[in-house]
Amino acid sequence: MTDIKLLKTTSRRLEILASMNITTLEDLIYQYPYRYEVIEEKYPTDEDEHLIIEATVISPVKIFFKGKMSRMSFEVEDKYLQHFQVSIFNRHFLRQHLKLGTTITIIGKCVNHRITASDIKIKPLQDISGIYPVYSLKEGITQKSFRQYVKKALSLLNHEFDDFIPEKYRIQHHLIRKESALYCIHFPENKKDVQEALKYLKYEEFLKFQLTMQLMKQQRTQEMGIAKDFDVTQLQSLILSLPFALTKDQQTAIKEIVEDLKSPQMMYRFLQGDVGSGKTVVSSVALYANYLAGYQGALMAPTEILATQHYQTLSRFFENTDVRIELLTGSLSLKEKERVYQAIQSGEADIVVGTHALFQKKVVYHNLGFVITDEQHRFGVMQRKALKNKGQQVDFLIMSATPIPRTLAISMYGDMDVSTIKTMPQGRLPVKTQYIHSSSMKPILKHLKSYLAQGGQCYVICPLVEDSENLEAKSASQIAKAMQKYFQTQYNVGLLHGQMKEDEKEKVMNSFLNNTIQILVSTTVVEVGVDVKNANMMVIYNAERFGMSQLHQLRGRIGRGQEQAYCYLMSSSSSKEAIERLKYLEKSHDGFEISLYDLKLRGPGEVLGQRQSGLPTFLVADIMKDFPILSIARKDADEIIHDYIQNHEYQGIVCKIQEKLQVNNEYVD
Ligand SMILES: Nc1ncnc2c1ncn2[C@@H]1O[C@H](COP(=O)(O)OP(=O)(O)OP(=O)(O)O)[C@@H](O)[C@H]1O
Repeated sequence: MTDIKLLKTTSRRLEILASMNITTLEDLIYQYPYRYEVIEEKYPTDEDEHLIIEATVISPVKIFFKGKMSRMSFEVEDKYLQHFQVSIFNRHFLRQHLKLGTTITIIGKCVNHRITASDIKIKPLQDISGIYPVYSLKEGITQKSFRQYVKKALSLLNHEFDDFIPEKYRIQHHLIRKESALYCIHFPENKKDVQEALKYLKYEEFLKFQLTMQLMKQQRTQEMGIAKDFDVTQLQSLILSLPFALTKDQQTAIKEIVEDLKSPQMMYRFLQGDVGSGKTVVSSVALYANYLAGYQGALMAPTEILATQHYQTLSRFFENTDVRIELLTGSLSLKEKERVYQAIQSGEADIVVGTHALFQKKVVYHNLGFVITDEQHRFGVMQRKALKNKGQQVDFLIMSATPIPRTLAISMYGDMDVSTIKTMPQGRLPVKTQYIHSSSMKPILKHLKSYLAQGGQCYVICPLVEDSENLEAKSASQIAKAMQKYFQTQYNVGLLHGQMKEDEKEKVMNSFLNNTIQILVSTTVVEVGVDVKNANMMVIYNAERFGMSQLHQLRGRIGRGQEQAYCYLMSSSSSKEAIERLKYLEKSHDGFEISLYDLKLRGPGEVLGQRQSGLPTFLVADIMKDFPILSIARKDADEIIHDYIQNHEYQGIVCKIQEKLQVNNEYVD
């Protein structure tokens, strides 16, 4: 790493750079432009009013002032002898240069031969045409000075950039050299240069990522776990005692997990399934197998509500067995906590369900053998590791209800094995979903009343807790008040949001569960996991504010039994795209399809919570858009690792990745 002071710029500027996390010359070079401005002749088309043209001034300039504001106007003629009336605001200082006969370049918008210019350059187009990088910068550093810094950094580093990509693959994929790629990304002469640079850099990023994933997987398969020994017939009899038959996908997932538990290698499996597809049942069976083998199991959930619910589900599930279950959450009393810690340490507790509290220092396990985390994207990698490290050679299962296409799953969680539950339990009716253009409950009221009269319960979801002047979104507390006023004593309305204390939340949730509350107005805290079978209606306010996968998760709270469920997506947005998204949910009930649509729209970072999940953030590549490159990089990484093991080739790059892995023990680039 080379000290940025070599740039010889002011300390103020160095401070600004440091606040952008740029402290070395290398950091500077890896700060890529986020877009390019192309200056080349452009005449407006039917679809696009933008224009960049060269023209000659043919009339005197008129200026109008209004306070400090000014508007300048004059006439020009272009090379096709066309005349345009040009207006530009607040550039009166240019007047002296706009003499009759001067050739200028105009950038702006044009309608009916009237141009509103955003910029005027007193130069012929030829002198300024080109492609200019635009960086995301902080105040105090201009685009121009940043470009100069990058240029200086490139020359100070003496253009010594080793190609990470092996020569064989560089040639095979017709890639330029790294040095050229870096130069072209910052100083392209044309669009092709940018394309070539991106092609190199994206492939390089993906190749590093795939090599890391595969080396991690390799390391892991060498790490010996515990081959757990248990009686499968006991497992089967528990499955047979369930009130329903398992779906085919549930059976397959269980089979895969059981094989992992029995194998001497450590399990590192990702179980994904649509909301309500029955993942909890699968995890319960898996926990039972681990128990039968004589080990403790832990199930970690992202919220207390969910942990409590899992605890209740498991308690019912294991009702007729000897399994002893404990719940550990932050809101337990000190005395209770002490008792649970003791039970965990002594081995009295066979299964512990809880939140982050499960991996605090104080919690010492007797013989932890299996860890399951639910809704993996809400836990950071470090948190997962902390829990895993609580035992030796612990098997590890991650469950997620935001399913993603298998190919993408394999590429993103390349170091994990993936089980997928696609089929829904029999007899499930898709939730009847309807988009309603409204900001109030009025159009739904009739249905709501008749539904409540039949004894049903309803969720009302809002994006915010309290009213905010800036946002129009309906707030949960305001709506709860209004609904209680409307229904008077006929029905009880409850309020649930993230800012409430855990015990308050639990109280409200329990009242909803036992039907003391009929209408639960809530923010998205109910998004994951809660299971109230009698609630089969949901109204979502300002639905356009939620992501599609999130809306799908939310409506997954209803229709979990045999009854027909109804979900209303309310929105007063007039955005065409927003309406299209909501209408898509009327048609599609498949979490995989929806997440794919959502991934394409918003990218994996937004949908899956990239930052929290420890998924890699790529500088230039985009997992969705550049998926074909990712697939090729995956295949190449396979080959490289194979040749490394068999023929001791590619030692250089494999060592580089291994070094990084030792430092971070996770993929971080
Ligand atoms: N094979 C099955 N047949 C019928 N009902 C089932 C089956 N498997 C699970 N269920 C029931 O379906 C409901 C949803 O199951 P479960 O809670 O396991 O789903 P999940 O995938 O964990 O859901 P979520 O993603 O919402 O947490 C539960 O009430 C469960 O008892």
